[in-house]
Amino acid sequence: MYIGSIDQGTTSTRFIIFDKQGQIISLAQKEHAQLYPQPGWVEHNPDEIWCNTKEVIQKALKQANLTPKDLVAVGITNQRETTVMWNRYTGKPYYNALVWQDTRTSALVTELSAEAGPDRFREQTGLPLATYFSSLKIKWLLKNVATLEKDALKGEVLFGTMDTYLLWHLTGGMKGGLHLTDVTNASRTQLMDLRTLQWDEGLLETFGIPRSILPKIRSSSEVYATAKGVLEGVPLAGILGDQQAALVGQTCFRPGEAKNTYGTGCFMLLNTGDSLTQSTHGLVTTVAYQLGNQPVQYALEGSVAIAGALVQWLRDNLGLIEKSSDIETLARTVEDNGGCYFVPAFSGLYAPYWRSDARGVVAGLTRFVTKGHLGRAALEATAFQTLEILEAMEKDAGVRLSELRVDGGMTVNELLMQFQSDLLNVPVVRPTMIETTALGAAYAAGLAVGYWKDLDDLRQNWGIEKTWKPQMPRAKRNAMYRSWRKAVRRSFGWEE
Ligand SMILES: Nc1ncnc2c1ncn2[C@@H]1O[C@H](COP(=O)(O)OP(=O)(O)O)[C@@H](O)[C@H]1O
Ligand SMILES: O=P(O)(O)OC[C@H](O)CO
Repeated sequence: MYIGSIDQGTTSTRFIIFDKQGQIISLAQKEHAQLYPQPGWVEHNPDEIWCNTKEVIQKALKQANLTPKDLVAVGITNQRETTVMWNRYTGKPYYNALVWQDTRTSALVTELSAEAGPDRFREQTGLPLATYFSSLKIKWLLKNVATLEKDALKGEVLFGTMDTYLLWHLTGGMKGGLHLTDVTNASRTQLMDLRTLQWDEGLLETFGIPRSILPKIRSSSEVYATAKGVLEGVPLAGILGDQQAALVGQTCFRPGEAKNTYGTGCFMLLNTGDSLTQSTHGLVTTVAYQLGNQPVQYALEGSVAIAGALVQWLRDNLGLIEKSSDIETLARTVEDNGGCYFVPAFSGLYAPYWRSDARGVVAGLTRFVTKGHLGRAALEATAFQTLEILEAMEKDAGVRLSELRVDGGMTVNELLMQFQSDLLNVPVVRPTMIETTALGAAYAAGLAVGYWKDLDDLRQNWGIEKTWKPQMPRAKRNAMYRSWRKAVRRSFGWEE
């Protein structure tokens, strides 16, 4: 028997079937369209994502000659914050999903920050006011989509992040689909109180959000329901936001353990155990996971909006490369960045700056700079942003990381991994399994049904595939970091 995992990411949707050793038995993946109707707007079509989900489930099962009966449970993990609103009777979305990177709510950020600053909800939610989180996306949709607010007041509208939307469909949709989410996803809406783990009435009132549209909040690991349709009869037993899922997949269960996931964006999470640590250095506080009725575990998170997305942009918008993996070949055509620094503030800058007014900048251009230098600067941008996050994390948590566990699509890039280790001046460790996001959701589901006994059982599945050790002289590292920070300052204040 096996465990299945739906990984609904920003770029694509995967279904992965794992065995007890956490090895992949079968994997199917499909990309969905990225919609950019206006500068700064990013949308996904929820119907397309639901169709892709069904398709990858069927494909992965078929490839391995399996049926849903061979799965003891399925977990769901998802891009967080991305907001969908649909009609409970027709199942029809009122609008495309507003993706976490979307910046259309920046005027609302300014408006709400005017009264008491951007940190006015930090104590309850762990989050600053930013375009990133679901609260303002819901507010925007309610105000701007015809009939939505009216229908919401009539009790016809359901809100969900992608976990909720998929779970509702997987459990029957219009015919009694379950409307719930887990604590990790709820902690990214900016509507849940981190201490009570309940929707907060005061926040709902401030953002103007009716209670009736919100899902129930449950733990990350329990049997929520038995699936209908494509996964007929399989217990749906785990839900985790994708970055929390990667933390679980990397078996970072002890306080002080951290991972960094390099996908569309880049997200470092540090387990802080059952203590709720508020950041004073620009990170966010979030729920790490809650396994059944065990105490909730928290994390500090450094969120970077644009990492692999910059590689995609060079590919799709500039045509500089054909496929993402070509970026490494391009960057290796030169020895260094040629003095060029690329700050990808396409969605403003998230941690540790939280500047909605920042926009992308390439600094240090001269006639010497080639496309190779640009490619290199694009890769280095991810490593510099990670360095800033790590520094903030060490200050907030009062710890020194002795190594960094990495995962995600970009970690196949050897040049990036070496540069990352050079910049951080700590070893970078890539585990044997880099599909840690899907694995984390599989673990959550498998623990709920007793497929895995306990956390030690899971730890045994973790192993190191490769380690990169720092090689760069300190003076060079410091000089490059100085230039990066200068370039970052150049990106501020562009959007007025
Ligand atoms: N060899 C590579 N070098 C750098 N970036 C890469 C490489 N291969 C893929 N990527 C980037 O990794 C991202 C996909 O990683 P993934 O973990 O699947 O992301 P997500 O979960 O956000 O959809 C894309 O943004 C892509 O551009
Ligand atoms: O889908 P990913 O891997 O880009 O992750 C997106 C994050 O969950 C956004 O908060």
